[in-house]
Amino acid sequence: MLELLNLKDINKKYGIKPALKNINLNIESGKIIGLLGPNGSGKTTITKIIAGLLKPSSGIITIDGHKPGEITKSYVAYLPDKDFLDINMSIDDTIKIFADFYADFDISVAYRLLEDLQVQYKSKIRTLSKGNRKKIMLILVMSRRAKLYVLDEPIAGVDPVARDYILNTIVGNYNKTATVIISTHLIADVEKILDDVIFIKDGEIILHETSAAIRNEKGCSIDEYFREVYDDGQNDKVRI
Ligand SMILES: Nc1ncnc2c1ncn2[C@@H]1O[C@H](COP(=O)(O)OP(=O)(O)OP(=O)(O)O)[C@@H](O)[C@H]1O
Repeated sequence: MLELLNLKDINKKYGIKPALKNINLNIESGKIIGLLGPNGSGKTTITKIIAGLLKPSSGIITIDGHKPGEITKSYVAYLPDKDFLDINMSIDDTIKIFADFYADFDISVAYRLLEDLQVQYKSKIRTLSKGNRKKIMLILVMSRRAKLYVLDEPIAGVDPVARDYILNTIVGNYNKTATVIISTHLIADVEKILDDVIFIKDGEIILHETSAAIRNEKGCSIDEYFREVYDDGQNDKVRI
């Protein structure tokens, strides 16, 4: 498989405080990958660097051979953990703006996904529940024919039914030659859809493995293994 994303010796400091320490990652096309870690471990910082919204303090990152910038933004679809919708706009207008802005936006996918939601297209964003806003944001991101989808906490703050809708939307709608990176601390909910997992702890990658290898070699679920690794209170790197 082709390498899509490469991070080499990436460090990020906020002031003097290190948030990412010597991150090295190679990620191929055609996978769903979980970036898993507790609050404050550095997940959002990595996703923002990949999305081109933050610059690393040092190190090199390339996505399909390009450094993050205008070119990569044309094929990296990013779902931030914060609400980015304009509450005064309608759903319909929001979709049209995305379609105008991104050349890879497939408006027919957006309307098909919207049908499942059973909301009025003319509804203003302000009238939607928190769960439906999160779904609309996901629809906007997943309607792009991107090479890389970077989803920061896509299922946080929504109920279990909405979580299932969101996970099904991700699995059912990403371009199968693309890669999806899902950053989350909600391991049990997402693990069933993950090909590979990355554990991040205190700004360091402590594990990058296939889900199958963890299940086969450790004889437990990803969630159970995550708890074992993160509950030990030690800084030892994990080896499998
Ligand atoms: N703008 C900022 N200024 C200073 N420190 C920051 C800033 N953003 C993040 N940090 C710190 O960097 C570290 C990593 O934060 P980050 O948000 O990347 O982690 P996270 O794993 O996404 O956590 P969460 O799930 O809580 O969002 C944390 O210690 C956090 O306090």
